[in-house]
Amino acid sequence: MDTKDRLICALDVDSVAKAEALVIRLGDSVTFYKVGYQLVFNGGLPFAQDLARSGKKIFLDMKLHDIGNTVSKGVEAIARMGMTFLTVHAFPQTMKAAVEGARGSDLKILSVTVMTSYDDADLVEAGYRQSVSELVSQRVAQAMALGVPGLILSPEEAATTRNRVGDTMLLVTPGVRPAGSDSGDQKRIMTPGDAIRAGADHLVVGRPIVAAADPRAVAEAIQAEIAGSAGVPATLK
Ligand SMILES: O=c1ccn([C@@H]2O[C@H](COP(=O)(O)O)[C@@H](O)[C@H]2O)c(=O)[nH]1
Repeated sequence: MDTKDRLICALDVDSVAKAEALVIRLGDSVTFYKVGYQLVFNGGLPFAQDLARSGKKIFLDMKLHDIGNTVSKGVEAIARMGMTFLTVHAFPQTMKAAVEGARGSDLKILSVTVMTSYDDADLVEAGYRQSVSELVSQRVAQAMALGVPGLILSPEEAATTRNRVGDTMLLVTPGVRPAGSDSGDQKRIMTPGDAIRAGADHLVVGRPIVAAADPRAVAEAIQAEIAGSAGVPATLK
């Protein structure tokens, strides 16, 4: 993998014009973008496809969750759009259908284990009896058994999960914050360097870049931190 592709910038802006301006400003400092609800529901899907055609990699963060037939038909359509990653929630029926829908295409499905804005208390409130680490662990096992290529999890679960899955699955971690930056609504966070050393393949970073006075400088600093941390085991940090 090209080291630059390890940073995925979340294009969380409310118009295509703002997204275009940000992509121009970031230039070659960012090669991989995540497009989610905010941009897609502001007319951003054709823009994401154009960006993919221009050579950038695109992670379409739709977090699909529906009956199996609907998920597999939706994924079949998305698989023709030139995207690199697509998220679904880590429920067995949903994951099975998504893997089926993506079969034969280059689209990689990522299963969202437990949102990085949740802690144990949020799971209790939602009716779960497991802790975050227990639920992530259960969902990792189910995703693996169903042949899902990758996982969304927080950097806090990356080391344990990497030990478990080896190189068989992609680990993609939101909940990444450069030292000193605001965590916002994220509850399970690490710095870019620590997340890479914990075993993450790709880091998703939105607001620290998007809301910065100089987004390119922040992206370049994160890229440097990633490059400096790759290959260094967590025990040596
Ligand atoms: O568990 C999850 C799954 C997805 N996300 C998405 O990642 C970015 C993070 O943005 P920040 O501004 O860096 O917090 C955002 O688009 C989320 O929808 C996540 O945070 N956690």
